[in-house]
Amino acid sequence: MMNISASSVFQAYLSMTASITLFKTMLNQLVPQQLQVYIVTKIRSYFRQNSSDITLVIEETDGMGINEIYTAAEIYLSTRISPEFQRFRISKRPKETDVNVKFGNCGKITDSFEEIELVWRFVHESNQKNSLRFHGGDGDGDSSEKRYFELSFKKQHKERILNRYIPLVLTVAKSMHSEKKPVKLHSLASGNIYASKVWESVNLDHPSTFETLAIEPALKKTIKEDLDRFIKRKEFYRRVGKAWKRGYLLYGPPGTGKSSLIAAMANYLKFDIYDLEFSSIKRDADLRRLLLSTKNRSILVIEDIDCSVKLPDRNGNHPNNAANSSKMDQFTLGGLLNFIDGLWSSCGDERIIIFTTNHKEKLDPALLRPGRMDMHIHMSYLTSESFQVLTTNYLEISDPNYKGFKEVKELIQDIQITPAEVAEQLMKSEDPETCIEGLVKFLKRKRTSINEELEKQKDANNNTTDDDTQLHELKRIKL
Ligand SMILES: Nc1ncnc2c1ncn2[C@@H]1O[C@H](COP(=O)(O)OP(=O)(O)OP(=O)(O)O)[C@@H](O)[C@H]1O
Ligand SMILES: [Mg+2]
Repeated sequence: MMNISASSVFQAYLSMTASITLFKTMLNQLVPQQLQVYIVTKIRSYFRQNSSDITLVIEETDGMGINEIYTAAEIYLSTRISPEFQRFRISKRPKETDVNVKFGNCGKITDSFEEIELVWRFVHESNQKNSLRFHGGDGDGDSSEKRYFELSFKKQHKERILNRYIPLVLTVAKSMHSEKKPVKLHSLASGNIYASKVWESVNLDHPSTFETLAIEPALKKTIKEDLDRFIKRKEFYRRVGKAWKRGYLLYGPPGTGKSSLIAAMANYLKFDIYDLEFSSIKRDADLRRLLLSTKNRSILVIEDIDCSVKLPDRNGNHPNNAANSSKMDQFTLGGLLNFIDGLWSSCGDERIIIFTTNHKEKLDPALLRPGRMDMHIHMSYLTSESFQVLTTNYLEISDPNYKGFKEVKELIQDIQITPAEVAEQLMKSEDPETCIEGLVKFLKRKRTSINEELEKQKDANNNTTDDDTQLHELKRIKL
């Protein structure tokens, strides 16, 4: 008796399927179209039934809507296209940044998972014309087209493929998709005649990244690691029963990079930003509606929390006109905090909330209490290390011994200067030497004006002490 091994049947099936295009051309010339479909289908099902392999068919739609596994397979397989392929499909959606490359008229794609051999094929059928087009995928817009992937492997691995490999394909595709998606900035706009606010979005084209951010290297590392840990810990948050959210409070003087850090975080995580402008929200109900319409994997930003609005306290007492306003209509700090900690966080995943302020000391203690904001980040004046980041970015000079740097670094240690002020000086000329000379002059002028101011105050108070706190305050004076 002839002994046919499983793998030889499988190989035969593969080569047969690969030859179908040629076979079809011959059929086209000799046999009516309906008979062609019948013959091809019979041959394919014969080989399927007689092998120890199994084939999963992943159709583009399930009759109701898009099949997520199909979309994921398209994205996932784009990473498996080998250099020998000669035909690709490329596409780009209006809101995407990169070109998508998908495999087109090629034989097959092989993949392996936990040492299981897998074969992927792309099939494109056009029912209306009663013809089959295998491996094509360059559709002509026919409404009755059918596209699907076939995934073949040994029968005994069925459970592992369904329970582990397919979820892997979905996960890989999800992360690749979010990498390609442009980061959006959502801000508030008037939605209708009653002036209720809605989110309006644009692509965030902010170039700030962790590389361009001039902050202490140790702080930068801590923030990045914190974000990485947060993203990885889905299971942890679930296990301990906490909502998967993280809060940051960024505080420090104007121009130290708080907004730049938010943009860097969004670009790093590929999270959208929702910029919640307090002053345009009147009632808790509006706030709740807006918060509920924010998406997962996003950063909710409330800038200048201390001065953007006169916040009533947690009991609803408004600082100026508590008597005049109805409690029901008021926007309250309690409403915001309760909602953020309660319902809002449990309605979504991977949420980050960031408050910024120039005056941490003015903030309501409710915002500062432990557990509310997970990390308080102090954005401070420029240091020697962070100055080096600015020169690399603005002047493309990373040599720490470049002419004039020593003097600049000494001056920076002596007075408090923001990255924004230095960045402005570094943009004044295209010639690096001129920029550094200008910066040295600027810093010296600033030091002189601080010293003069200090002298004046000493005279006025007839005070000869060199009190540290006073000096500290004076160093903040701008030119
Ligand atoms: N740490 C920094 N690294 C790199 N560039 C910076 C940094 N800080 C400020 N800048 C530059 O200064 C500009 C203003 O900075 P940014 O808006 O981030 O400051 P801020 O702390 O948010 O200020 P404010 O408190 O006024 O909102 C930025 O566009 C950037 O060019
Ligand atoms: Mg800012």
